[in-house]
Amino acid sequence: MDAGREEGLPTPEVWSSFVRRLEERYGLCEVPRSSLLGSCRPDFLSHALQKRVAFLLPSAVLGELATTHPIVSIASDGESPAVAVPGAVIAAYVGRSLQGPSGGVHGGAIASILDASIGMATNPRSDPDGYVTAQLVVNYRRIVPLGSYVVAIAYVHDREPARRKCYGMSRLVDAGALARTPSIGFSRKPLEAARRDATRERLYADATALFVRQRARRSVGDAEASSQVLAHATQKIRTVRVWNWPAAL
Ligand SMILES: CCCCCCCCCCCCCCCC(=O)SCCNC(=O)CCNC(=O)[C@H](O)C(C)(C)COP(=O)(O)OP(=O)(O)OC[C@H]1O[C@@H](n2cnc3c(N)ncnc32)[C@H](O)[C@@H]1OP(=O)(O)O
Repeated sequence: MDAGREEGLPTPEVWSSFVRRLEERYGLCEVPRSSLLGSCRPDFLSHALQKRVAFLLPSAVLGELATTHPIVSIASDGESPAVAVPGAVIAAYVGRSLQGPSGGVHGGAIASILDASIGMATNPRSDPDGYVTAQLVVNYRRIVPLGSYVVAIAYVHDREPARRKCYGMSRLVDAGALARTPSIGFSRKPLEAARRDATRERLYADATALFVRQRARRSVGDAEASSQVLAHATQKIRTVRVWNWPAAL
C-alpha cells in the first residue's frame, strides 16, 4: 500500500515525534542497520516500527512470572527488584485501510501485529532456522478505533530448547497519548513507564503464542532473500526502527 495515499495518515513530523516519545518512554536505543533481522513487520501497515528489547520490569508487573519461569537474568533499578526478559515492541498507526467492524480495526490485522511482536521477541538474532508460530491465541478486549496509534509489547516467558519450543505473550495497548502529548511530560524511567502501562493503558487485545523452531536448515539463498525483503520493506514504509538487544541476553 502507498502510505501517502491514505487520508488522515500521520505526517512524517508527527510520526517521528511519536517514535521519539516511545523511545523515551521505554528507554530504548537504536542499533546499527547491520543488526537488523529479516522483516517481520506486517506488510499491510503503512506506519510501523519494530524494536527488539530486553524489558526491565518490576517483578510486581510480571506477577508470578519471575518465580515460576526460568527467566534470563535478574536486574534491579536499585529500588525494586526487576527482571530482564527478552522482548520486542512494535508500534503502528492503524488506518482506514484496516477496516473490520464499523469504525474498528480488523481482527486479523490485530492478530498479525501481536504475532509479529512475539515472533521478534522469540527470534533474538538473525537465524535462518528461526522459530515460527505454531499456535496463537488472541483475546480481543476492545474495538480498536480506526486511526489509532497502538503499541504491541511482547516478551518471552518460557523456553523448552530440547523440544524446540518457545512461549511468548503480547499486549496491544493504546499509544495515542504518546502521539498527542508533549514529550516533556513523560518519564524517562522505563521502570515507571512499565508500571504505569501495566495498570493504566487501555488494553485492546492480548495474545499468547507457542513458537516452534524449524527442523530443517534453510539454504543461504533464503537468508539472502530475507535481507532483500527487508530492503524492500524499509523502502515502503517511512519509519523502521530496531532497538537494542543487550549482549547479556
Ligand atoms: C523464519 C525465521 C526467520 C528468522 C529471521 C529473523 C526473524 C525475526 C522475527 C520474525 C517474526 C516472525 C513473526 C511471524 C511468524 C510467523 O507468522 S510464522 C508463519 C506461520 N507459521 C507457520 O507457517 C508454521 C507452519 N508450521 C510448521 O512449519 C510446523 O508445523 C512447525 C510449527 C515447525 C512444527 O513442525 P515440526 O517441526 O514437525 O514439529 P513437531 O516435531 O511435530 O513438534 C514439536 C513440538 O511442538 C509441538 N507443536 C507443534 N505444532 C504445534 C501446534 N500447532 N500446537 C501445539 N503444539 C505444537 C509438538 O506437540 C511438539 O511438542 P512435544 O511433543 O515435543 O512436547
